[in-house]
Amino acid sequence: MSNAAPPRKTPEKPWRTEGTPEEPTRWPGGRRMRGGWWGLVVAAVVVFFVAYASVSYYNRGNEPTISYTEFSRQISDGNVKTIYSKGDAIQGQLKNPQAKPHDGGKYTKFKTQRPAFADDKLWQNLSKHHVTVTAQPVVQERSLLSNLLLSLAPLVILVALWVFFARRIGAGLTGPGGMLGRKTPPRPVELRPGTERTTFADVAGIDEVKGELDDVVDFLEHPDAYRRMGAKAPRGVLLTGPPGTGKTLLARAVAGEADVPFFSASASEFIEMIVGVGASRVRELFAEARKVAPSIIFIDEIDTIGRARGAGASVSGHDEREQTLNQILTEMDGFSGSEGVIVIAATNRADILDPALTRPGRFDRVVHVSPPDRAGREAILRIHTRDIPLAPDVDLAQVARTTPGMTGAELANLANEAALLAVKRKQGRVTRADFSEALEKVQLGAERSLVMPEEERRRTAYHESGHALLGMLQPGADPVRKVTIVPRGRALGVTLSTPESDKYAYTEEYLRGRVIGALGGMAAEQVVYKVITTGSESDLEQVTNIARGMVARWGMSERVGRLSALPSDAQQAYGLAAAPQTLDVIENEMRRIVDECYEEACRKLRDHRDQLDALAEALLVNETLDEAEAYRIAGILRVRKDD
Ligand SMILES: Nc1ncnc2c1ncn2[C@@H]1O[C@H](COP(=O)(O)OP(=O)(O)OP(=O)(O)O)[C@@H](O)[C@H]1O
Ligand SMILES: [Zn+2]
Repeated sequence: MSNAAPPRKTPEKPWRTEGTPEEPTRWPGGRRMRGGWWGLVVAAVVVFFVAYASVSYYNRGNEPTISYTEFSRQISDGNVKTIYSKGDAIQGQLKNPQAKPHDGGKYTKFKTQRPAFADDKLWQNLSKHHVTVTAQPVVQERSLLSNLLLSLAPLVILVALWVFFARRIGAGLTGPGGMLGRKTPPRPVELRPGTERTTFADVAGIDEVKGELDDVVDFLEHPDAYRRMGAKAPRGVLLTGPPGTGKTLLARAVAGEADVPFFSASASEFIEMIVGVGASRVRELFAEARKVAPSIIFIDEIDTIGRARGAGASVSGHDEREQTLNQILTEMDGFSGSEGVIVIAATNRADILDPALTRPGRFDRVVHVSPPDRAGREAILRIHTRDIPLAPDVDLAQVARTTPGMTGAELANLANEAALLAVKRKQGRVTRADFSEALEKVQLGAERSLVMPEEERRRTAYHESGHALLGMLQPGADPVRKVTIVPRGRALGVTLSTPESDKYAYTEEYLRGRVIGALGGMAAEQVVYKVITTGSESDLEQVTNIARGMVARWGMSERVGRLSALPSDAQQAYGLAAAPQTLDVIENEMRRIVDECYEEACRKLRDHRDQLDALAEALLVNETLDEAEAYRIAGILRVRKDD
């Protein structure tokens, strides 16, 4: 039950599924695969030993099987001395001169199987004849071999593990043909078959960013010209920006434009191993890139190793991170520039990066990549519908208008979802309806079938109507686009309101409106049922975030004043926080704002109770209301500014 703004989170990257050319080309995944083989071999050996040992233990095989009838007779004859039984299997020792003693003793071992249908009072029979019944195998001795194997097993495992890890380190430390076999050196992505070249034509909506990278391309194309002129070459470019804005794409496009080899690695891959491996992988990667220079090394998620030193480090991993980072910096410092290897790194957490990274001569060029504006979105949609047959009723400009805030990746996903729908419906072309349904799915989450008791449905209808009505009543609020009580994603219902056009700054009035709208669900439950439920959890999260921003970041509280009282992430990483008094004031102010907004929400819903009822009833009947229906039922005139 949320007053969903367009979800900003990137969906589970469906475009990076396994098997696409992108995934297997990532360095150094190849080695991980080989590591997997080693693990398999080790596991097989261990399993073999253990199995062999236990088989030889249980199947010593030197006791003859006798029939159960025979067994019963032997008991009655008083020949059975002890038995051990597990399930229906019985082993024991028999005083039986008929059977040739195997081990020269007076007794001979035997085994037998008790039929499931036997109801022969075995227990009474046994005790009558003074047979010792134990829970332990009668025969304790093991063969020498199994004894040996069993005691060796842990050792074998240890040695195998040691070899396994030593090989991994060795692979890094000893270069090609490391201590236990050969390994594949990192290979540039674009040299691999089946990978299409990416160029600037595949990137849209971020033209200024492309502009900033033009000279990088130029340098890669003519490194000699730069060397002759003694011009300083660019070394490292840091791309920052939210997930899905196309940073990876851009780096590939730079390589594609200049037609140079592209090496790609994710920083997290460097440090998931044990200490020392990351640094040697970095060294190796740079060595390979230099061999084929001019070339590009792309390091994704650089923040995982490049976060400010001493920053809330996990105890392990820390050294490794530092070593890996140092190695990258050393390699970059080591460039004479004319070598023509350019490092492009990407992060969506530029705020927590170690300042050492952005020092001159390293990632001295920082390029910010933002989500696209309306024209950009349209251009991106065009790129991603290049190979999709569109019906004439599809208007990409209109789609772009209704998707403010969405990133390139989300738009790519949208186009793909629309195409999937068309395929599912066996249409030859993708229609406008496919697009709006896909958008709904992307924005609201997939529908979930969930049978709700009538009472729950009714309460949900009021909850969502509360969000929607307050959204519609609030002047200047984002228009309500859709209200539904069909469960979607994790929510029982969703009210979607998106801005009419791209917004870059928010007024205090607007933010208050957002808080009031987000509290609308809870307020409606309060007004109608006089009780509140757990259904407002994510609403309250949203409310808290907005209120904290208003008070501590955007100077909208007189008492806190016009200063940013929130410690930045970097400060937090160093353990710095606002003074306790300040935190108290912030909390009190947040509380005041939220309480005021809640009062107002409840008051408005009481004043407009008939409209609230009308919306809830309509939702119970129709389940979903679109923008026009919602405004009509609430009797509110919607002044449209967009299309
Ligand atoms: N500006 C854009 N133009 C065209 N397609 C884009 C754009 N931005 C993103 N995309 C699409 O989204 C996909 C994912 O983008 P990409 O992986 O480059 O984003 P990113 O910023 O690197 O994200 P992350 O930070 O999650 O790694 C791209 O492969 C492309 O299909
Ligand atoms: Zn809600």
